[in-house]
Amino acid sequence: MIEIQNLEFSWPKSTFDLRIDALQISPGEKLAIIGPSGSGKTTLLNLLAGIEIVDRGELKVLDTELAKLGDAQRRNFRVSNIGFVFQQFELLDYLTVKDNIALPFLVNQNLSSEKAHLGSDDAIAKLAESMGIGDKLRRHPQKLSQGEKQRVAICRALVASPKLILADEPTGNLDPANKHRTLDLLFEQAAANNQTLIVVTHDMSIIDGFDRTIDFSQYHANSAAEASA
Ligand SMILES: Nc1ncnc2c1ncn2[C@@H]1O[C@H](COP(=O)(O)OP(=O)(O)OP(=O)(O)O)[C@@H](O)[C@H]1O
Repeated sequence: MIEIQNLEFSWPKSTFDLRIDALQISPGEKLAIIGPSGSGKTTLLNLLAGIEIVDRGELKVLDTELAKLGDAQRRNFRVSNIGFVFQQFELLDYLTVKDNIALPFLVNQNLSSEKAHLGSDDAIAKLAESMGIGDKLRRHPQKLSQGEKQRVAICRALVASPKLILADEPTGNLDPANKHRTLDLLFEQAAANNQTLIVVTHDMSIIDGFDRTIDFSQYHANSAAEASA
């Protein structure tokens, strides 16, 4: 599913330098990424989503080398195959909660024909209900709490049943009940659809549920190291 060899990436005008010699992530794997603040966890998610491009080395997602795609192809690849829960949610305030959740269908015509049943009003209402925000569908994001916004962002990432789910601190703003509800939903959906799930977290209480944990301190501060299984 994901294959990384000799990856190098640095941000412009920054001394930060991410190097990963080798990392494979299997289809259907549930992977937790932990590590100190600033060690590059979000940067890796951005690279996996094709939002940023490696400087050197190979990064293949679903057998596709993202650096070889043009900007528009990479964007199409992302909206067709990847659900991303951003750390800052990235919800659109001018859209209702329902339309924020339905966004993948609004921006990708292919999804509307291939997976139309998932984008129906009923399917969106059911998904929102399962995350405890079924009564918020007509609201706009600025009227929601942080935890509610986070759950909208999770619904949006899951709605089109993507092959790869990338989630950056998806439980960071949630109370214990909603934290467990969210993890249950992520794990249930991933298992039912054989989705690969990669979650960045600082919450050590949730990592037992994952197949594998990678500690990013090994990649920190220009160090090159093998990922350990
Ligand atoms: N857009 C950017 N431009 C320049 N530097 C950036 C950018 N985004 C992140 N960085 C730098 O890259 C390094 C890694 O950041 P990143 O957000 O990947 O870390 P992280 O491990 O996810 O941290 P946290 O746990 O705090 O979210 C940091 O030094 C950060 O300042």
